[in-house]
Amino acid sequence: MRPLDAKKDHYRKMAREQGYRSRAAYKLKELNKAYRIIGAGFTVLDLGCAPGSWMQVAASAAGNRGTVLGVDLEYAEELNHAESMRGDVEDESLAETVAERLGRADAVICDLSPQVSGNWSVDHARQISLNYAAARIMGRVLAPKGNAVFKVFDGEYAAEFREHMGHMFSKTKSTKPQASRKQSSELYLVCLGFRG
Ligand SMILES: C[S@@+](CC[C@H](N)C(=O)[O-])C[C@H]1O[C@@H](n2cnc3c(N)ncnc32)[C@H](O)[C@@H]1O
Repeated sequence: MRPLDAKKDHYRKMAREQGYRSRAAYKLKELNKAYRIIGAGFTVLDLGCAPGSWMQVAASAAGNRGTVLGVDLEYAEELNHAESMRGDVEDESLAETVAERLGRADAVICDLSPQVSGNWSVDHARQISLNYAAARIMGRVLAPKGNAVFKVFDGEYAAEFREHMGHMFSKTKSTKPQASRKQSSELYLVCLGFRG
């Protein structure tokens, strides 16, 4: 078995054994351990939440006093302290619906991916465009000093997106968790201390 396959299987297998809905759980676990994006008692908005492994990790990090709202085009099963709703981040009315349902969020986590076409330039541009839509929703609900994390398909528009977010936060950092496949060009942009 090639090392890449071994790594892929390792996280898949662990997710199955530990009851996570997908291997993506380990990316958020790692990011949260390193950057404390979500703390106990946090209200969390999860954009692009299905099937819901980030919801599981966020609900566990936020604990009994916390709450998570997941939004996705697809259905994501709810769990204790984590609700979900169907919604399109590009629908301009979504920010208001989320704000009414959630109030202020202490953290926004965003793992949006478009249906990939296989043409990287197209997929990259589409993913960054989803991120700008998500950032607009974030701007409506995130509390001052709140945190965020965005998946970013790396490419020509990534630096511009990072700069856009950099104006809104005290600190931003691009990072690639161990659980992210080496051959994938995804990065995670961690944003700490929303200026409000
Ligand atoms: C990589 S998956 C998210 C995995 C999730 N973080 C987890 O741990 O289970 C990306 C998600 O983005 C969602 N998505 C793509 N475009 C969207 C849009 N316009 N509005 C809402 N969700 C969208 C997809 O339906 C998909 O479920």
